[in-house]
Amino acid sequence: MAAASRFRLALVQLSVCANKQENLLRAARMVKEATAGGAQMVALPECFNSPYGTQYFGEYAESVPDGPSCKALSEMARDNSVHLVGGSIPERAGETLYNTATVWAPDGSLVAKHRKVHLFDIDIPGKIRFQESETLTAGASLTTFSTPWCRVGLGICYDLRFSDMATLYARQGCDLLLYPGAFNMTTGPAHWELLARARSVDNQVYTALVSPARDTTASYVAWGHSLVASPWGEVVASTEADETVIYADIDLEELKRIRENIPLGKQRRLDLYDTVQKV
Ligand SMILES: O=C(O)CCC(=O)C(=O)O
Repeated sequence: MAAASRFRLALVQLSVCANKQENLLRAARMVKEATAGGAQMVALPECFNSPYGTQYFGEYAESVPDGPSCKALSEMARDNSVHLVGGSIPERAGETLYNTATVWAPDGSLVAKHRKVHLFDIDIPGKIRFQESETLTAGASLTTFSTPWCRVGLGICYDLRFSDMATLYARQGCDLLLYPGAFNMTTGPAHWELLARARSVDNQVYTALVSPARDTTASYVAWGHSLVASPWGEVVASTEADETVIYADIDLEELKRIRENIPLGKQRRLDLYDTVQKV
């Protein structure tokens, strides 16, 4: 049977607090709501089980996939019979900490695991300084996974800024790029939507960004504005800063049409340049 050419993606813009158990329960409620809204694939945000900040990663870190948050994610996928991109969580592997996303099949089995490969180290004087590398280690490989509808390329937040990674994913056959992320009040308004639309239009793919809801009392204030950009570069689903679920119908026929109309894939001058995956 040919794969269906459409599926419904839901992004859960979750309110995240300091209580891990509460975050897990809230996520479970929202995944249920998203599935009831017709979603076949649901995604949670970056650091969905803990506040975002280098001071929190060690305290909230867990083993992947043996820790309680992965157990909860596996149950959410199975209970709702849904493909679940479990946002990211701080992962502990021995002495090393990573920012790690997991993907779960509708039977609750682990499909993929991505350790953020580009750590968020920036310094904009007077605005924001953040150094993930003070506590985290970068992942060492890129991550794609297959679904009944299409191949998906996975990144976490700052990974979105690296166009080579997105282009590699597209060349590996991904039709959807998915980034749990948490931009902030400086870089969010400037770059969040622009980057999603750029990744989409450059690579003729859908790009989905899923943020935590904004908490103005948190030490790191997330921009929110979860969104989906189409292969035409349009925003087809979006929201503002509060907790909510947004939905987008991912239309792979439309994507194919766009690639036929503007055949970038065939016109690339790979005799002049190339983008290769090393690991
Ligand atoms: O790239 C940015 O502006 C924000 C990145 C970020 O917040 C992150 O990687 O967690």
